Amino acid sequence: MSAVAQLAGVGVRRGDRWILDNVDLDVEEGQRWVLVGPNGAGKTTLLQILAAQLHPTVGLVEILDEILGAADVFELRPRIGMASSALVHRIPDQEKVGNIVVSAAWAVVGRWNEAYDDQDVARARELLERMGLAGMVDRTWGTLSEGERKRVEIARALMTDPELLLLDEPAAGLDLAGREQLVDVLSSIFTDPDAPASVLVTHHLEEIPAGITHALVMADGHIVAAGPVETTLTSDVFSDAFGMPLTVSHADGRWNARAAH
Ligand SMILES: Nc1ncnc2c1ncn2[C@@H]1O[C@H](COP(=O)(O)OP(=O)(O)OP(=O)(O)O)[C@@H](O)[C@H]1O
Repeated sequence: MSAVAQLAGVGVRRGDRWILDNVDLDVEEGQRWVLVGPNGAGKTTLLQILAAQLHPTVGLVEILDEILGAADVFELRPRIGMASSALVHRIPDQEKVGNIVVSAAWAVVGRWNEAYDDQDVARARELLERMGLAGMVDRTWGTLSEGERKRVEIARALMTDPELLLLDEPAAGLDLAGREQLVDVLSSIFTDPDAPASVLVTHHLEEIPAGITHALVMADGHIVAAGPVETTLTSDVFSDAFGMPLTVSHADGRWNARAAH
């Protein structure tokens, strides 16, 4: 297996505080990571580094064989698919779903209605179908439910056939049905051997899809535990990360965490 992302001694300082501190991480081809931890743990900051959108204060970051700081990030970023709520705020309500997905091929938002080629349009259509959104190509963004919007974001992130896929809390704000549909879609992506190496950030263990191979648990800017998911998502690790006694369980392919009594 070859390395997709390697971080060594990475730290990010803001004011007088290290919001990421001494983070080491190796993401290899074929691996699907879940990144969990309390509010303010540094999850989004770490994802921004993996997306080549943020340069650390200290440490070495190598993504897709490019060293951050030496690489041309405008060449690197299109090789990374990212779905986060930051993009969504820039999409006009009247924009068509098909355009939102296909315009990822240009790594732009807001330059809609380009003359896209047929191959790109066909790929966007196929991705939307895979996300359970068949027939929605011509629907406008403003008419979609939250759950449908999240799945459009993921289709857009996959549009460029990225070598690294980053998903920041894709199930945030979804109702139970929306969450379950999303977990299904993510399970089908992560169990596909051709899918890119992936990192999924979530607050809730119930949102962990099938196919996740590794877990990184963070708290207060540092790594509490990292490694294969089965041996990393434990009651001890979670109790340590969240500062309260927690019981972690795994049954029928789904994870759960609750207060230990
Ligand atoms: N530009 C900044 N200046 C100062 N502090 C920052 C900055 N960006 C992030 N932080 C702080 O760094 C910490 C980590 O933030 P980050 O968003 O990475 O955490 P997170 O684990 O994603 O949190 P959440 O689960 O709440 O989304 C937080 O305490 C946040 O307030």
